[in-house]
Amino acid sequence: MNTERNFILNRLKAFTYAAKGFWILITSEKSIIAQTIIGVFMTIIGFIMNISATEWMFQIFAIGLILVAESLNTGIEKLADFVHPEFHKEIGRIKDISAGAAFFAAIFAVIIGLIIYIPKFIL
Ligand SMILES: Nc1ncnc2c1ncn2[C@@H]1O[C@H](COP(=O)(O)OP(=O)(O)OP(=O)(O)O)[C@@H](O)[C@H]1O
Repeated sequence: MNTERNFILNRLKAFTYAAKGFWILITSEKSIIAQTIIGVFMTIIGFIMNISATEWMFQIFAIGLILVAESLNTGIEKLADFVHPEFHKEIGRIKDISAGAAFFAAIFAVIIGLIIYIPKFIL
């Protein structure tokens, strides 16, 4: 019973730490704020263009994918700066790879966006 209670308490604590991280990201990280603004903009476009339920699912998924990748990239950048604040070739490579993950997400989000909106503007 006690271990069960500890398990629930630990999960609750982990949830509050994660919520704290979420708050830090959306209030102080410029890249996340910028991506959030783009996400809100695309949501407004979605309403204007009256996209279908399936298109909404893909669009929300794409926005989420970008925000998740960008958040993890930010975390890795912070960790790299903390463990090695000075310039180092390997730190540069690690940061580039981490940014590459966000770039991957962006490529697929753009593809999803083109599939949704090109037919609406051309047809
Ligand atoms: N300590 C370092 N050593 C070597 N190269 C670095 C270092 N810090 C940054 N770089 C290079 O500069 C690039 C940008 O790094 P930075 O940490 O400024 O990322 P950013 O995406 O511009 O971050 P921000 O979110 O702060 O705008 C890295 O991808 C890397 O190529």
